[in-house]
Amino acid sequence: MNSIFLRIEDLHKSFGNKEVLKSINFTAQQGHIIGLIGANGAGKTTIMKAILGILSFQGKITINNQEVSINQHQPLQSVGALIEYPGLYPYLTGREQLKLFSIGQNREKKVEDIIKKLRMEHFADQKTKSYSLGMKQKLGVGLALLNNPQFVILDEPMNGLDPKATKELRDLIVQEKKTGTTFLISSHILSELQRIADDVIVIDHGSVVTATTMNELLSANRKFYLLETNNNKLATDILLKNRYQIVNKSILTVAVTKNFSINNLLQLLLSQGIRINDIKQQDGDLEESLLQVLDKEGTKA
Ligand SMILES: Nc1ncnc2c1ncn2[C@@H]1O[C@H](COP(=O)(O)OP(=O)(O)OP(=O)(O)O)[C@@H](O)[C@H]1O
Repeated sequence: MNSIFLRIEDLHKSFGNKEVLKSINFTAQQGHIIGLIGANGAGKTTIMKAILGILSFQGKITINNQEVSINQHQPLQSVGALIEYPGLYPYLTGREQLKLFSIGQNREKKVEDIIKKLRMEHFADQKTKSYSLGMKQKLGVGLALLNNPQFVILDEPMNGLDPKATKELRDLIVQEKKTGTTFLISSHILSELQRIADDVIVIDHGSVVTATTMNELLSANRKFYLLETNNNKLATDILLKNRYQIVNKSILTVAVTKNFSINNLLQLLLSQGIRINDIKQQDGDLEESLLQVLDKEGTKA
């Protein structure tokens, strides 16, 4: 299976004067788990809301080749989502809430199946107002998976889950993926998705800084070039447009990927009028550098 299920092209979003998403482009293959990684405030939730047609946006988003917009929700019929906090009715039990949202055929069975799959039996009959954060989160995930969607969007689904519940959720996601379900899952912690994501999209300040496979991302001993130019912002834009992987924007750090040529990179920048003041090579592993970037951004938020 390698057909493109989700396609995001030139996605822009501003709230007032604040540009929150800046030309986001990426695709998701059917049956893959895509990790959307970024620090707090990077733009992950906004991307998810745009995909779900909850927000107006500029650009083009298609699910299964059908365009989605704030006025066009048809392709979302086979999409399940948990965004931010699950919207729960405090005076209903988990089971009652699941029943309320179960649609189509075999509604009762779907509810029983999801309770079993998420191991919610021991609290499914309590009112949700008494739930802990982890129980609420589980029910939220249950609601997203309830109607056997083809595509599932989960915003920080591990939030509030203890290590055992995190593992159970990871196992469940992998199990659902085997049936062909596509997942887009956000996290600000790379290691949470490390074991399950096939592909990774790293978001920093509303831009995609890395779009690659998890294996590629984690491959150790990658090399980087640290560049100092007379205009790092413009240099970053040019490099991103030309599909270079920028690991850190504040100290312009470019990852050495397959077919990378420093000669081509320098020629490209020089041809666009960028002056290079300094260039250094650095060894390291991308995960570490990435975590450093995200940590730094996280402490700012
Ligand atoms: N409705 C809104 N009005 C104004 N600004 C908003 C709104 N929604 C989000 N933002 C801003 O957009 C930026 C991206 O927010 P978003 O929630 O998408 O980030 P995130 O990567 O999901 O972060 P987190 O991990 O904290 O949820 C932030 O600076 C946030 O303050």
